[in-house]
Amino acid sequence: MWRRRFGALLLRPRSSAPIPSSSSGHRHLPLPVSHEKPLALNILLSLFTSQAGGDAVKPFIAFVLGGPGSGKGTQCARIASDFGFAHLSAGDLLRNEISSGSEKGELILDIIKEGRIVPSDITVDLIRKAMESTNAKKVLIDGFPRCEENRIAFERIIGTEPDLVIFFDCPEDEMVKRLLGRNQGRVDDNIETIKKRLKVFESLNIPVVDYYSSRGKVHKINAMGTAEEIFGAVRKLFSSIRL
Ligand SMILES: Nc1ncnc2c1ncn2[C@@H]1O[C@H](COP(=O)(O)OP(=O)(O)OP(=O)(O)O)[C@@H](O)[C@H]1O
Ligand SMILES: Nc1ccn([C@H]2C[C@H](O)[C@@H](COP(=O)(O)O)O2)c(=O)n1
Ligand SMILES: [Mg+2]
Repeated sequence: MWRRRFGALLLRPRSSAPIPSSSSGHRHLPLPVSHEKPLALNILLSLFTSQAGGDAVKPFIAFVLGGPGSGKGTQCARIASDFGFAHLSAGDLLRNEISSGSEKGELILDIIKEGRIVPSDITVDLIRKAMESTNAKKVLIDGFPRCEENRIAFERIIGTEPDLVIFFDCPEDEMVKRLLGRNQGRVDDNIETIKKRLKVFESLNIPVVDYYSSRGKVHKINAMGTAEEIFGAVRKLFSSIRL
C-alpha cells in the first residue's frame, strides 16, 4: 500500500519474551518492553519512516488493544478529538457490514454473537478501504489485531506494521461490569458472549500484545479509574509523540 524506504529498520525480527501473568491471571506488561530499543526511540524511527518518500506517505498507525470493555472506544474518541487522529474501529466496521445487509454481514453477525473472531481477510479488507477513504496522516485502529492471523494479514495486505501499540490493561471483573452496563444494544453484550470474548482475548489477543512487546512497540496504560483519569495517561503519551 505504501512504499517505505527505511521500513527494514522496524521489520527486523527481535528476540521475544512472553509477558508473565500475575497470580490473578491478569497480564502485566513491562513498560517499555524492547530488549533493543526503548519505545520512544521506536516511535521516533517510525515518524522518520512515516515521513519518508515514496508514492504516498505512510500514515502514523497506532493499534489500540485491550480486553472487551477495557475502554478502547471511549479513549479513542478522545484521542481523535484532541490529537486529530482518524478513529477506525474494527468492530464498528464489521457492524456496519452487518447493517449493510450483505451476505458477508450475515456471516459476521453469527461470529460476533458467538464471541469469535471474523476471518482476517474480511476485517483487513474493511480496514484497508477505510484507511484509503480517510486519507488521514494519523490513524487509530481500535480492536485490531485480535489474533496472530489478523496481525499477519494486516502486514500482508496493508504492507506495513503499526508505529505504536497501546494496551489498556483492565481487570476482568471491571470489564464485565462495564459491558453489562453499556446499554448500546450490542448483540454481544450479554454474559454468555462476554465469557467467550474474555477467553478469546486471553488465548488469542494477549499473544499479539506479547509479540509487539518483544518488538518494543507496546505502551501499557492502566485502564482502572475514571475515563478522565485514564485519558490523563493517554494525553501524556500522545503529547510526548508530537506528530
Ligand atoms: N474508565 C471507565 N470507567 C467506567 N466506565 C467506562 C470507562 N471507560 C469506558 N467506560 C464505559 O464502559 C463501556 C465499555 O467501554 P468501551 O466501549 O469504550 O470499551 P471497548 O474496550 O471499546 O469495548 P469493546 O471491545 O467491547 O468494543 C461503555 O459503556 C463506556 O461508557
Ligand atoms: N479485529 C476484530 C475486531 C472485532 N471482531 C469482532 C469480534 C468482536 O467480539 C466483535 C466486536 O468488536 P469490538 O467492538 O469489541 O472491538 O467484532 C473481530 O472479529 N475482529
Ligand atoms: Mg469498542
